[in-house]
Order: sequence, then structure tokens, then C-alpha cells
Amino acid sequence: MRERCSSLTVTVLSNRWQTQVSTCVHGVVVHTYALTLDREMDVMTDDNYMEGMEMETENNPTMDTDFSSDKTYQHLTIREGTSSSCRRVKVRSRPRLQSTKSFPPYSQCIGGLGEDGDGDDELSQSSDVMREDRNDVCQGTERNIELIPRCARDEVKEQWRMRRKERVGGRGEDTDGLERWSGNRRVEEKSECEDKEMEGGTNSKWQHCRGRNCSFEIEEVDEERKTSSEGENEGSGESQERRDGEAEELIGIKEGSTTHQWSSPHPILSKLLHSSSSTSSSSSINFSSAESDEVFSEGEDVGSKRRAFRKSRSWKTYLTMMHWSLRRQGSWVQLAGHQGNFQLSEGGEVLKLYCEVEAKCLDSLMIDALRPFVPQYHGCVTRGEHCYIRLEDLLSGLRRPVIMDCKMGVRTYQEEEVVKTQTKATLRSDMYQKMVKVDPSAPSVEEHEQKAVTKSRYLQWRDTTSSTSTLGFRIEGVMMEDGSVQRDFRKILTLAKVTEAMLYFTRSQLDILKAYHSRLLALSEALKNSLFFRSHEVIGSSLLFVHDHSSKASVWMIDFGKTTPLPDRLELRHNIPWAEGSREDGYLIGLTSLIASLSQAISVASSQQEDSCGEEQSVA
Ligand SMILES: O=P(O)(O)O[C@H]1[C@H](O)[C@@H](OP(=O)(O)O)[C@H](OP(=O)(O)O)[C@@H](OP(=O)(O)O)[C@H]1O
Ligand SMILES: Nc1ncnc2c1ncn2[C@@H]1O[C@H](COP(=O)(O)OP(=O)(O)O)[C@@H](O)[C@H]1O
Repeated sequence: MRERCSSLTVTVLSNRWQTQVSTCVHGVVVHTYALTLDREMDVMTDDNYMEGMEMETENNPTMDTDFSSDKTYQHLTIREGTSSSCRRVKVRSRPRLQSTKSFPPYSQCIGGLGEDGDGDDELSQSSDVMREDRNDVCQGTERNIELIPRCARDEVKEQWRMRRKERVGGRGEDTDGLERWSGNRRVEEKSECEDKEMEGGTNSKWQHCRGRNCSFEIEEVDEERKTSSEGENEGSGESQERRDGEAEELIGIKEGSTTHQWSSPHPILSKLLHSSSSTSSSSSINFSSAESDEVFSEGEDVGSKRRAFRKSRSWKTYLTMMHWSLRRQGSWVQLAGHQGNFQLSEGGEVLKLYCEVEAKCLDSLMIDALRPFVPQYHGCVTRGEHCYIRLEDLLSGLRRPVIMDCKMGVRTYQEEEVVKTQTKATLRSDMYQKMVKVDPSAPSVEEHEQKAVTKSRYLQWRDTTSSTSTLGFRIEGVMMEDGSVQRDFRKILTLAKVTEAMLYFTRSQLDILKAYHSRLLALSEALKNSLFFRSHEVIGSSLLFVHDHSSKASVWMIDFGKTTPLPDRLELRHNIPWAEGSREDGYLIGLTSLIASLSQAISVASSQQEDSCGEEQSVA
């Protein structure tokens, strides 16, 4: 029986964010397809799917035409090619971001990911050692709990701290946020990964490989292009609009303009890279970041790589490679949180280091009224020695996303952390240093002597030096469309300043502000109906604000690593201040402040708009 493979290209419509499609043809053709029909922004229900299963024999000449001629599927096109690989059919819908009409200006082109190559080396090396175990896949969280007896994040955090210590040459101390992200565009990528997954008990498997090294060293670009076009067909269904846009972006890429990483998205390419660039240690090209930790400033050899590249490659090749790379590379960025926690995955997903607490929350949230406000959770997967939770990538499909991370609640420490401090406190010199860096007079005499503080002391101090204690949330960080990251907002204390920050973040665009405002009102309603919310203490969770130039804006609840269920029958109000033992988190205090601030920002932006209209009229 002749082996044949059809690849399915899905053009993503404005109401469809991402689609991962592939087809396995091996004598008998099986097509599975699903279209997102939902045009509502915030609703994510299973009813939003329309699924179909089609079986035909190889000789059935109507296969392609049936598919493409059907008006319902006019955005699906089928291309045929020869391949012996069976590819999995996976189609997923996603709640849409709210569409608005404005188009923010862009001064610079962004779109790549920064990368700490060094760390990746270590992680990838360790994952190589564990290669035999790599194909383990956990479905649901139960098995993971057995696999990972303790929260893997602690181990990874420890690894980063150790690395940092080694790096600073035995100084032995972490400084401010050194093991944390500070907004550089980056993502963990393995040097050569083969991730096989089995989902939902089926035998469907897929493989992808993402090289860590930069595409500048590609030898056989033209040949690769051919292969890549095949590869892309099995990919994530990017829209033509996006491709075109990215092609345009390339023209705007200038040396030194922003932060880029070109990763190799194709298995063959990846192999080429590895064979041709054994000396390469980093693929990151970090040109700028408003705030940049030293731990990520490893772009020194990038300049020489680029120069070497320029000598040996024509501009045409250069553009081709970047275009190709960009098409596969989303604009993923980790704005806050712990370094080493995330890996970019395929199919519009990100992988976050497994944490039992978070996985349990996500399990519950997937059947809760809050589901439309939470990234879709797809269970867990083991890569190398770690287990990860699979989350919908909230930046997938966005170009030059503008992001704001607001940490919610009137406190960011758990009650147990306070209790722990009273009993057996671990002293943290890294936290002491972070504290001193912001305010040298903050530590007590004793703390100065110890050169260390307890974690809960640090977290409490952090809360009082930000709007957390007073407004019930703080802006952890903002990334603008040019890729610049600002984290100074954490020092904001008043609502008026938050409003200013909102205006800055949205560039006073009314439609974006309104979209955020209505999304938060909808969230507020959903929280009222949420069993999850009622029965959990939500600590350290963030609202991720995301919009892009194409006028899409939405807000998502993320980070449930410190969100814990309450004892039976205890329910929280979430809108009153915390008193020890109450477990109140003040989440709704934060939400109310945010809504108030957005209302103020809308008023300001409206009057600004009226003023400018008036000025225009008087000039005319
Ligand atoms: O933001 P800065 O001032 O750097 O302080 C951080 C945050 O509070 C982190 O919380 P979050 O993850 O919610 O951002 C916390 O992680 P935990 O989540 O582990 O409490 C870090 O503790 P350590 O990870 O122990 O350093 C602490 O150092
Ligand atoms: N599902 C997601 N899609 C896109 N970006 C995400 C997603 N989850 C987290 N991020 C990014 O990662 C950052 C840190 O996420 P978070 O869950 O708070 O990590 P941590 O638990 O390490 O604090 C966020 O500020 C955001 O920029």
C-alpha cells in the first residue's frame, strides 16, 4: 500500500486564534478537524467546537475537494506531500481576545525571544542525560504527584541560585532578583529535543524539535525552506495576515533596535545547527531592555556571531532565515516569575514547571465559572527530569504584545509563611540584598547584622512598599510593544499613579482601556459565581493584561502556585483586609481598585481625545 501524507494548512481567521492540524494518511485517510465557531470573546465552552471525523480510502478522489470546497471549511487548504511520518490531529479553540479598533504605533520591531544560553546548556545537558525518561507523559495530576514528590520549582530555583553563585565567582550571594526574570525576552529551550506526547489515551504522537542555537549559522537555507514549508504545514496554523506582517517586520529589523532571538524551528535545521555550531553557546541577541539583570546579559558573543554571519551570508539568505524563523517563533515573553519555570512549546502552549498546588487549582478551574479567564490547561508532560504543566500560551498569535502583570491581593505571603517565621525561620541573604538595594534603611539593626531577613519579612516589606497593602494589587511589570520592560511600577502607592500607569501602558487608547475595563467587569461577575474562588485563598496570583497592535485586548488569571483550598465550610469574602488567621486575601479589593483606575483612565483618555478633536476643529 502506498504511503501518502497530506498536510493540512489552517488559515486562522480573526475569530480563531490558533489551530494545530495534521493528518495521518497511510493507506486509509483519516481526517479530523475542528473549527472554532465562537465569536464571543470570553466564552470558552466545549460547545464552541465543531468536530468532524472523515474516513476515506486512498483512492477516493474527493478527499481534498470535499474538504476545501465546503464553504464551512473554506479556510482550510490541503497540500499533499510525501512523508512517512504519521502526524497527530489536534485542533483546539481558544477564547478570543476582545477586539477593539485602534492601532497603537510601533517605533521598533520586536518579536524574538531572548535567551540565557548558558542556563539552557545546563538544563539541556541534564535533560540529555535523562533522555530515556523523556517520553513519560503524565495525564492529569495524580501521576505527577507520584513522579515528583516535591514541587520541582524549588529544585529549579535552587539550581538557578547555584548557577548564579558560580557565576559571580564565589561571592556566594544572590542580588536583586538574579534568579528571577526581569523581562528579557527569553524562554528555556533544549538544545535538541524530541518530545513525544500521548494525549487522552490515544496513540497519537507528535514530535517536534527546536534547536537552541541561532539561525545565523544555517548552511542549506534553500533546501531547508523546502523542508520547512512541509514542517509549517503541520504547525500551528498561523494566519496569512500574521505571515505577511512578519515579512513586513523583517524589513524593519535593525541591528541594535531590540531584543531578538532566532531559534531553529525545524528538526533538520536543528541538526544542522548543532553540527555546524558546536562553539555556539547562546542564541540570544539582547539589544535592549529597560531593566536587565546581569544574569541574562550574555549577548557579548552575539555581536561577533552576527559579524561573522554577515561576512558569510548574503542579505537574502539572512532575510529568508529570519522570516522563516519568525514565522515559527511566537512573541513569547515571560514578564515576571521565576527564571527556569517556563519552556515554550508548540501548538500555542507554554510549559510551566510542575507544581502540585498549581496543577490542582488548574484542574478545578477547568470546570469552574472562571474557566474563560484562565489559560487552558492541558494536563502535564515530562521533559527530561522535570514535569511541566501545559498551558495555553496567552501570547500566541499576538504580534508585538504589550503586557502587564498585576499581582493580586493585599498580601503576597501565605499564612503558613508567617507561622513558619515564628517557629523556624530560614534567613535569606538574597532577600536582604534585594531589600537593601531598594531601601538601605529598611532592615532592622539585627537584620543588618545578620545580613539576612526571613522570607515573610521580605514579602511583607515588599507589600508595604508597593500598592499591594493599600490597593490590593501591584503592577509587577509592564512590557511595551518595543520590548522594553519596566518594573518600577512596583513602587507605586496611589490609585492616581496606577491610573497614570494604565494610560502609559495603553498609550491612552480608549478602545483598549474600555476592553480591559469590560473584561474586568466580566471577571468580577464570574468571581461571584465561582466555587473555586469562594473556597480558595488566592495568594500571589496575577492578572495578565495583554493587547497588541491589532486591537486585541484581554486579561487572564495566572499563577496559582500559592493558591490553596480552604478547610471545609470556610469561605472567604476576598474584599476585606487580612487579619492573622482569617486567610482573607483581599483579591476583590485589588480588582475593585483596578476597575476604578481603568474608569479614571477612560475619563482622562476621553477628555484627551475631546481636547485633541477640539484643537483639530479650531485649526480647521
Ligand atoms: O518579586 P520579588 O521582590 O523578587 O520577590 C519574590 C516574589 O515575592 C516571589 O513571588 P511570585 O512567584 O508570586 O512572584 C517569591 O516566590 P514564591 O512564589 O516562591 O514565594 C520569591 O521568593 P523565592 O522564590 O523564595 O525567592 C520572592 O523573592
Ligand atoms: N499561559 C501563559 N501564557 C503566556 N505567558 C505566560 C503564561 N503564564 C505565565 N506567563 C508569563 O510568565 C510570567 C510569570 O508567570 P507566573 O505564572 O507568574 O510565574 P511564576 O510562578 O514563576 O511567578 C507572567 O508574567 C507572564 O509574562
